[in-house]
Amino acid sequence: MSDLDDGDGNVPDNARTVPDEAVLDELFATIESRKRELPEGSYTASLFTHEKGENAVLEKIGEETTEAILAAKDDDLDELTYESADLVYHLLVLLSMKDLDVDDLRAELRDRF
Ligand SMILES: N=c1c2ncn([C@@H]3O[C@H](COP(=O)(O)OP(=O)(O)OP(=O)(O)O)[C@@H](O)[C@H]3O)c2ncn1[C@@H]1O[C@H](COP(=O)(O)O)[C@@H](O)[C@H]1O
Repeated sequence: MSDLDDGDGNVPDNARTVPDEAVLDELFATIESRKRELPEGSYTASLFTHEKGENAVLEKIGEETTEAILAAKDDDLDELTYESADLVYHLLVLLSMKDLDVDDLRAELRDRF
């Protein structure tokens, strides 16, 4: 659980209080909270309840990957950063859908040091 999680899975909306090194953990905690609570109007919740099932997020990952590649080919660094953020967010949603988490990702990356 993140330091800012109140124990009930509630994460503060004001992410400016989150230190840079905790951003991925906070984002993942928000995704997990949306998965549990399924609040109305939440884009994340809509991915968990989509009629296409996991294909909805898989398609998004494909789209965002293509957009990141095109931005890289254009040397558009702002766009590359923006599309990379979209990609990472959707990847984290996919991990959550599969009951994996950001610690699994961290452990896999650490094993490669
Ligand atoms: N990091 C993200 C994030 N990154 C991308 N997205 C959404 O992912 C979608 C990306 O789709 P596209 O790029 O295809 O853009 P689009 O607006 O759908 O347009 P089209 O391409 O369909 O025409 C957009 O709807 C973005 O809003 C995100 N939605 C949510 N988050 C995080 O999740 C938190 C909770 O969000 P909700 O679940 O909406 O409450 C937010 O506070 C953010 O921290």
